[in-house]
Amino acid sequence: MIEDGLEHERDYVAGLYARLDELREDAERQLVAIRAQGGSGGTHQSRTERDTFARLYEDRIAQLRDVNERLAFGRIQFADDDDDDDSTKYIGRIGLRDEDQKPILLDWRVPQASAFYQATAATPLGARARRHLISQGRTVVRIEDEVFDSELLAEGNGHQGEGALLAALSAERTGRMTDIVATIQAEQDRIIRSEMNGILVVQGGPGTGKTAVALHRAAYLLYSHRKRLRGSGVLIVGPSASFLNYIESVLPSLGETGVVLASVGRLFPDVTATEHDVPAVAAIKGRSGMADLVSKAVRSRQRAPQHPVPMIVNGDTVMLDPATVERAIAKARDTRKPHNEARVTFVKSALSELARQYAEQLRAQGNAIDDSDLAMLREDLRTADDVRIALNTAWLPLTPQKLVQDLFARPQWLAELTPNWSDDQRALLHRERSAPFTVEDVPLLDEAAEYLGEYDAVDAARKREEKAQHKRDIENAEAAIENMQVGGMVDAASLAANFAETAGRSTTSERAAGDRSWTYGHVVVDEAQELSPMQWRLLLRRCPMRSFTIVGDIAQASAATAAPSWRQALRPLLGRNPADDRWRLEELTVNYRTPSQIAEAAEQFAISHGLPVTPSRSVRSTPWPVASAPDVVSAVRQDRAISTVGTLAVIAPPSMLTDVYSALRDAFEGEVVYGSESLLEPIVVISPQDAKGLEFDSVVVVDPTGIVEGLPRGSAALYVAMTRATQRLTLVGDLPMPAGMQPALF
Ligand SMILES: Nc1ncnc2c1ncn2[C@@H]1O[C@H](COP(=O)(O)OP(=O)(O)OP(=O)(O)O)[C@@H](O)[C@H]1O
Repeated sequence: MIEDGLEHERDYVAGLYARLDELREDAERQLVAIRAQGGSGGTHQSRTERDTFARLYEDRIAQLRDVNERLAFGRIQFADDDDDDDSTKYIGRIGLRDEDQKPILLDWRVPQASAFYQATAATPLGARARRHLISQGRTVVRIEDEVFDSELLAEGNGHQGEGALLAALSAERTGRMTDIVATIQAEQDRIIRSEMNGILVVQGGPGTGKTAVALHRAAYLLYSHRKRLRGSGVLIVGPSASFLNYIESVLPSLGETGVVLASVGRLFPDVTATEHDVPAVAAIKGRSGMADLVSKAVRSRQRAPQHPVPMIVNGDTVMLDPATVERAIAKARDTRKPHNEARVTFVKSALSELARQYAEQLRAQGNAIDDSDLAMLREDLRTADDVRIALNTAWLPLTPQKLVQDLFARPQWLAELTPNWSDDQRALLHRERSAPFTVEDVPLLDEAAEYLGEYDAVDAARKREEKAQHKRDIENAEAAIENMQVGGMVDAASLAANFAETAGRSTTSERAAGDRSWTYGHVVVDEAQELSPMQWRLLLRRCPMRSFTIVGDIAQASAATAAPSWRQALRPLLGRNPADDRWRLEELTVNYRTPSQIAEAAEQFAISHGLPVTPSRSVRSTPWPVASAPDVVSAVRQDRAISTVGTLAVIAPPSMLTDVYSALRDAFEGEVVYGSESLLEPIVVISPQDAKGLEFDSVVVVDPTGIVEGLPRGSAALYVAMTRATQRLTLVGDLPMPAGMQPALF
């Protein structure tokens, strides 16, 4: 009943904590008991089972400890029952049952909990009222009620848990994103719970919660499809390492750790690319035509000599005829295997033919050679240096790294492969072999790996063995569940993951991150508007089932290769068959980050520059109009005179960053950091590109005109910079507006 007050909730929540403690103590006792069976006795199988269950209890204890804060944050009352206890459900970070196995707290992800997030007065979904519980430590300090009564269909702006939401949004920022599980809004919840299959695109303006929704969706899917995803994993792709640092604690706070977080520069194992190419180069490397170029490059490494090649074998000269090589190449290509794997066929076929030819030659010299000698001759040929060199020249085993390095370092070769390109285009790609790989090279490496296949037979065998081991782990896990009679407590895939960890083997996520042929159960892509066709091709290979959550904002796109619409961006993901052209688009329209006065100024600027803005409505405003200042040091002083609490970002054109940093370092010693490596310092100096996806209490934008004119898609870059603030924005310099338009700022 809604008249139940604060006292009632305090008691109820205290009861939940008591149960939580009890369950934890139980698990601790079980752990002690399992360890007591310890020693090295029993069969290997029973020891592994024991260790695995000990681990399960340890994980359970850790999980129960982790939810100490905000264990329960909501309550929903359904109208259909006769006011008995069952009509009231409490919602929390995990589910709890009492001793009689009656649910006393629902995990936020179970279907019944969705009414807590989605019910409104207009569509109450069978609910009568919703209550938010706001706690400090273990104590409920405030409650907030909403009644879904048609007579109370008052105005209000439709946000649920307004007080709790506003408190969360106004809290100072720490440089780390936090979870929003207690205040997820209805439009967000629908997206979070949307079905897993297929391609879901979430478009929304800055601050509309796209990142938050994407991460909560990952947690939701891992919970609801644990069986499928635990073995295959979920990949979350973000624009940069600093962005991933910013979001990395959200999923663990929701109890999920089995995901792979990767920036686009780290999607190829063993390569860490952080630098971007200049826009003109990035534009070429991102085009889907690069896939053909890489494929042609690989094929061009399979070539017959122009003239017969003399080779010394056992003191005899054997001629390698171009036609022999051509036939061996054709046979190898017929296998349709990648280059390095097809090479086995090439070598075998060339050696067989050469052995026959050599036998003929020896016979002609009067030697008695019969078919049983052929194997020996083949071996003589195989070990002869000249033969090895000649066959390698015709079909060299290659790593993706070497192929890509050579392609850019050998202008002559690139020219042969690109007869229709201009010299200028080719010149853009030229670089030294030793130059580090860029973010834009990563999809090229991956494409090359696709055509080349495994370079290292040992590596390939290791991967095969890991896959077989994984299968055995699952079978063992199924047997263990049966033996220990714990069906329902844990699924086989989770237990298998624990087996692997207990035995010191890598976990699903570690194996997935290190294996480019791994296919994930689901892929989440953030800031997806920036991706090039080549990057999309790579991501499709990571999830051929095409189960994707793609979030971004076309208006914020600043990469040279970014597409002007989602339909165009997704082309590489969609099949050729029009029936495959299926993807769902959802829009988010409420800005949770930027106060209205800043959002309006930014939107007005963006629209006047022709950006395809998705209009959004800010949840709140702050008392500070967009300010201006004559220089960066006074801008920061001015802002800090208002408040020094929280984080402040100074966003400047890349060419000015070092000067801006030195000026600020002199004025605010010990408080300023350069770049987005550490977002935890009070003042951070960064470029608009690095600010993507991040947020700060205050933002100072230096030289807006310089950003617009000096960067490719500069107006999008300035739009991003202006929309990073949760409280205050100061501009150092004028906002460039088209002729005849005035900025509506102050
Ligand atoms: N329902 C919510 N409850 C509390 N905070 C929320 C909610 N939704 C979003 N937020 C907060 O709003 C801010 C903006 O969210 P987020 O970074 O996910 O937006 P975005 O759409 O990804 O923005 P951008 O496109 O600018 O990167 C974050 O601080 C996030 O925690």
